[in-house]
Amino acid sequence: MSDGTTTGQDEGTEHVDLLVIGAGSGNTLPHPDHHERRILVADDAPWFGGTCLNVGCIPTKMLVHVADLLRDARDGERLGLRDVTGRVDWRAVRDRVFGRIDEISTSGEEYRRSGEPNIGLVRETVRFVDPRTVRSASGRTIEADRIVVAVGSRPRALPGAPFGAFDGRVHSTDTIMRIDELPRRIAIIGGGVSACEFAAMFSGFGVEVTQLVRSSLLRGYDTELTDRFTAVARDEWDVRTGVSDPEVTAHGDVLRVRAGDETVDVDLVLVAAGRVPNTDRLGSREIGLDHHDDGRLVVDAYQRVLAGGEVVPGLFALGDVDSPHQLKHVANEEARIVRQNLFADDADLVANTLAPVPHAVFTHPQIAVFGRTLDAARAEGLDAFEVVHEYGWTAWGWALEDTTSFVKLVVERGSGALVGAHIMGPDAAILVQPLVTAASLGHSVRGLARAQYWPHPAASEVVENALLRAEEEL
Ligand SMILES: Cc1cc2nc3c(=O)[nH]c(=O)nc-3n(C[C@H](O)[C@H](O)[C@H](O)COP(=O)(O)OP(=O)(O)OC[C@H]3O[C@@H](n4cnc5c(N)ncnc54)[C@H](O)[C@@H]3O)c2cc1C
Ligand SMILES: NC(=O)c1ccc[n+]([C@@H]2O[C@H](COP(=O)([O-])OP(=O)(O)OC[C@H]3O[C@@H](n4cnc5c(N)ncnc54)[C@H](O)[C@@H]3O)[C@@H](O)[C@H]2O)c1
Repeated sequence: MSDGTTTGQDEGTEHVDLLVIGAGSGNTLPHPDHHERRILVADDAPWFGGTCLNVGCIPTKMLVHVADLLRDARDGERLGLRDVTGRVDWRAVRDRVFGRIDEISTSGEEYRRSGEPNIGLVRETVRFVDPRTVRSASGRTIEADRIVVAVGSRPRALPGAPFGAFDGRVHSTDTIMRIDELPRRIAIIGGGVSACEFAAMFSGFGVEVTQLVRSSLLRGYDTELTDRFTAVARDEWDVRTGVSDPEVTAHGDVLRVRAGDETVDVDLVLVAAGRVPNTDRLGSREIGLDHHDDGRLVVDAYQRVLAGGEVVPGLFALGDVDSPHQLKHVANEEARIVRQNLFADDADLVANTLAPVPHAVFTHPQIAVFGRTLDAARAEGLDAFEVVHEYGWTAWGWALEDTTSFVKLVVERGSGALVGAHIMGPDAAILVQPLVTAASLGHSVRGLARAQYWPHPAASEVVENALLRAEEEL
């Protein structure tokens, strides 16, 4: 079989050893060890390689980097630079980003289609017939000894602002990055991670941004962090909180967004109101698999899918479709766990125990977080306290003339364990990592700062000082 399948006993049914549905992190599963297995990878996206590569982490951060350069240049005035101006050649920015990404995506698809003799590609939607069998949109029936569900999630649509409406002027995160011209004004609906990243990015490029938020920005984060972030954001763009049920209408070239008592006229609208798991497009409820209330599949610690609370033999899931963390590093770790468990005996199964899960928000300023807030830690009965160290109290903070950035640690008093870290400021995504290392390896904050050198006067001194403060409080 040219695509790695054999025809089964039932007329027209193809049989494989492994079917992977979803070619984001799912596409990392096939391994040289599997060279004797017949494998199919199914994916129905208009691009290849999943959300992160094509419409998620990678292009957003490539664009954010350029927007940050421009903002930093403007910010130079404050530090004594003069006549710093910046003009964005948006098409050049966009084409550099997607010139790289599209090439990687296209060559990835080509390799998956014909690069390995035992692996084939099904480039269409598949739905479950039963836990071992799927049917494709074109009518192919595929039966597999093992199936990995890696179908990810998609942008949540809002009824008052349908994607693609008004000649494509209402965008999702899937389409906004490929626009031909930067708008003069944009409304961004949502207050979560994506909405905040796009608001900071467009604002950095000089677009007038109005962010319409149902509750507050970055709800659920440490409240001091969200308060401080909201204050910095409001200095740069228009943030309107507590507004709901946005509705977009067109008036010639102008899009009018009404949300609660707020009205804003703009050129483009971006809806970034969360993501829904793709289980509905897979028919996983119809075959009795267990789902969380939000539509994610239920898995056990070995990434095996459950039905009626029991393991479904041969069925695994990974990534956004099952995880409470919609993060690429989590999807990739789950793929590593699935790869180890796919063909393992029960006695050799590996559990997914990696913790804590950090993430970074590539806004301006950057944010990086893991673990609990103080309130959450106390609500769990932990005797915890928090310490804050401002960037502005370190030499690097003086260099930046920083007045807003900080590191907050949440520490358990008895053990000295780091139960949370909440950072807002330049390079937060990097600064959080030594804290992740300490928490992952179970190191107490006791002695941690003084057990190593910290290069002076690097930004990392703010972490060193926060750790010293925590030690004093123990
Ligand atoms: C704008 C944005 C920015 C982001 N930035 C970050 C970031 O900075 N850091 C980070 O860690 N995470 C980030 N994320 C999240 C990250 O992209 C996701 O967590 C990750 O890509 C999920 O990978 P996955 O393999 O689970 O799913 P996906 O990569 O979405 O892959 C699933 C694939 O399955 C296909 N599929 C679905 N249903 C079917 C079906 N029935 N049949 C066939 N194929 C199907 C889909 O078309 C898709 O190609 C971002 C997301 C967005 C939207
Ligand atoms: N840097 C990163 O790691 C990064 C960046 C972008 C996205 N992501 C991942 O992608 C996921 C999705 O991001 P997101 O920002 O779309 O989701 P989110 O869950 O972070 O935020 C959703 C926002 O939409 C709002 N919302 C939901 N329903 C609404 C409605 N009916 N009307 C108005 N507002 C509504 C919510 O109030 C919230 O502000 C995140 O969970 C995150 O893990 C990660």
